[in-house]
Amino acid sequence: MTLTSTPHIDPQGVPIAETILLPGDPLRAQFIAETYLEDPRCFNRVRGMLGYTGTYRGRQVSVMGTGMGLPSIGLYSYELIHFFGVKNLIRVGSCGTVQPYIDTYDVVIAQGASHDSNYMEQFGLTGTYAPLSSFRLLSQAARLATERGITHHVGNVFSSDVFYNADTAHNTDWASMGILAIEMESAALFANAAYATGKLGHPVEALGIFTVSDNILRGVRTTPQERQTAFTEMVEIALDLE
Ligand SMILES: O=P(O)(O)O[C@H]1O[C@H](CO)[C@@H](O)[C@H]1O
Ligand SMILES: O=c1cc[nH]c(=O)[nH]1
Repeated sequence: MTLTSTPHIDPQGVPIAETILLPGDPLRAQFIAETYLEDPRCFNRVRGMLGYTGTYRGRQVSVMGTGMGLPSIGLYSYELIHFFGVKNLIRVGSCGTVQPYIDTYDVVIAQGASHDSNYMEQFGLTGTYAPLSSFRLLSQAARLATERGITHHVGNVFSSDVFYNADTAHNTDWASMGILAIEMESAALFANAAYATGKLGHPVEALGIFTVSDNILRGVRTTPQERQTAFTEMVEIALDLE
């Protein structure tokens, strides 16, 4: 079902592309649109969750902030997929690494997203669902990162409901299971894509590409300005996915 507006997205006639980049930060979305897209047009300002559509190398592409946390990306990605016909959703996020061999500014590409969220309960599954990214997008992203000499790591990320966790063992417990980094959205995005693929009868594909903003073990952290405008390698990979 195509809608002209939803409670959270009001494009006012501006198209939304089948492929969309999804940073958590709406100002990172604005930066990406203004830096990389030709003729960017704003398609959403509702709640300040800025979204733009433009052209990148002759192809229509959109970019929109998702806010922070699984519920927030859950509702935006649902509306984009089910009401605006979006088919490829690529999160371009920041993350905190929990591995000693990963540095700030390294790129992490999520093969899967473990989580500590109630988000999956809605699907009524008996057992535990493992949210995975699209192998088609994942394999291209890994190849592009290799070709460009970008230090990158492919594997499992952890999508957490909690940024400031009272349980101080939480991060190290997940690190011991090989989790590369912690962020707060990908598991919901991947699950929504899988659910939509079954429901709509055509592929809806999702990927998460991250720049490491924090080394949680070492207490190293980048600035808000860097998170908004300096994490460009992941964006350039995302824009070149076909
Ligand atoms: O920089 P973004 O894309 O928002 O991603 C990360 O940063 C936020 C926390 O600071 C969370 O949304 C987390 O997933
Ligand atoms: O430590 C961090 C850094 C970015 N995003 C997170 O969710 N955690």
